[in-house]
Amino acid sequence: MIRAHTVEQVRAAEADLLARLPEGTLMQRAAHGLAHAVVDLLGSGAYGRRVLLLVGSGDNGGDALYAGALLARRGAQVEAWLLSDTAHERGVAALRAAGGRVRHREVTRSGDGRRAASSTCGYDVVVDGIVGIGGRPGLRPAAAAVLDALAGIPVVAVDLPSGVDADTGELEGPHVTADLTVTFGTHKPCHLADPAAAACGAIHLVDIGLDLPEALLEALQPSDVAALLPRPVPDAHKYTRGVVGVRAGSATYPGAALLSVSGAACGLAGMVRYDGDDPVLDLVRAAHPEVVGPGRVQAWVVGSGSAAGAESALRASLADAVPLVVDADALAFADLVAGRPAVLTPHAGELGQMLGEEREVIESAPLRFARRAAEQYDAVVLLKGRRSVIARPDGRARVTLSGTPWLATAGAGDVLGGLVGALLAAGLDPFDAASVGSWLHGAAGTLAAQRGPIVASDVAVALPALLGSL
Ligand SMILES: NC(=O)C1=CN([C@@H]2O[C@H](COP(=O)(O)OP(=O)(O)OC[C@H]3O[C@@H](n4cnc5c(N)ncnc54)[C@H](O)[C@@H]3O)[C@@H](O)[C@H]2O)[C@@H](O)CC1
Ligand SMILES: Nc1ncnc2c1ncn2[C@@H]1O[C@H](COP(=O)(O)OP(=O)(O)O)[C@@H](O)[C@H]1O
Ligand SMILES: [K+]
Repeated sequence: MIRAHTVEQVRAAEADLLARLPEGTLMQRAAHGLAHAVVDLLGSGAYGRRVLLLVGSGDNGGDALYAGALLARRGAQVEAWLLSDTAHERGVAALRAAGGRVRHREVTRSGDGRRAASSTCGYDVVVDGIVGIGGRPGLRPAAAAVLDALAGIPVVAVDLPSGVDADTGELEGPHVTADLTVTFGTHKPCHLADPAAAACGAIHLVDIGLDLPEALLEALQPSDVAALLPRPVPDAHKYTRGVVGVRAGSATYPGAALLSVSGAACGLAGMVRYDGDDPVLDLVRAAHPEVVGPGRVQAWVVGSGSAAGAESALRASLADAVPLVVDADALAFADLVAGRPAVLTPHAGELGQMLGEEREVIESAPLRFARRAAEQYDAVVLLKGRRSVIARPDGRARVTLSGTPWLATAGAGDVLGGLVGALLAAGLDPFDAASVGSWLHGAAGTLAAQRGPIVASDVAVALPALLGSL
């Protein structure tokens, strides 16, 4: 499991450790990890390579300066630009002692940033030590101008890309866009949640020995998914494995029924039932001969392509006291679900309608709005997107790290709904079902896309092979 801790949690854990260790120990651990990561990124060692450090006033700059000193001792040509009036003094001294060059704020003052950068091009890597967890979101104009002028050079962010909001993953004004982010002690929410996560590039975690409390935000890893996957016990029969019922699709959108059933029929539940118009059931049976008609189920999947039938389908499903997945057209009636074990699966546009916000507003703060909706609707919310967020009413959340932009294809969400329903029917609680289903869906999309562009049904087809690999 990847766990992300808030700045407050990290500060508390650091304080605890700082009190027990000789001064500077944590920063030395961070700087060593950072220097190693920079060498890895450079590929052929540090010797003769040109490294530019962008240094702010705090300890984030200190990490960059000490790492720069280590790189200079390995033969790199290291130059530090101090972007603030003050900088970590011992870090500056260490870099100088190792043969690095230090340039002061004047050369990079607003307006001069571009000139300074163009006069010193040829860097192999830029190390962003402007701000870390102590920073306010956004960058000063001078820093933003320097970054603009350095565009095209690989950037390694120290702890986080400067300018992003560490705790929320939100952006407010300019920020660094990194190729690699080297973080310390634990992940922070900005490393997992978009839009900030998209600015992190690859993420490398350096252990500095922090003893951390429980995290409110996590991301499943393949081993976590494998551990949570329902598997048939030796004496299983189809009913003990769980029956998933699908109320999706309509005469207008028969394809949604097929796709939703294809996700439900991933093999993780014992049986799939379809409840809908006869012509649609015939289509479903032609593609999935194992699917049976309505009857008792352990979970319902409702709403994908249900059109005008969404409300009655949802009410009928609520009449059974079983968990449910509420998708697409049924989301307009999601307040009927409050307090029931349920997973709501909106994309940003649908969540915007549920919360009275524009799609763009939701996309600017997916973690915040997924949590808000989970609390308001008293259900697990799976907000779909590049980095889907799964939130519980109590604020705990997970982010899905699997997936590919090829999944942005019509009907992919229908497959996901069916898949999450199968996991609910098999006995997973809504939070696990939603996060495991979302992870599997993303990974199946990635697997399918290895052969070329995909359509939604390809995701369902890839599921058994993916599950086999787990
Ligand atoms: N505390 C510790 O023991 C450790 C801290 N470490 C590093 O220390 C960092 C945190 O250091 P600090 O608490 O000194 O804080 P930062 O270095 O993140 O930045 C705070 C400083 O930047 C200024 N600032 C805030 N927002 C700004 C903005 N938008 N633009 C320009 N300047 C801005 C503030 O005036 C403040 O002086 C971590 O991110 C990590 O890199 C690591 O060395 C590991 C150990
Ligand atoms: N850029 C992206 N990168 C990764 N996954 C994406 C991206 N865009 C969409 N997805 C995923 O594709 C699926 C799209 O579902 P949805 O928006 O409901 O489409 P539809 O309604 O057509 O089925 C979701 O699982 C979502 O997480
Ligand atoms: K930084």
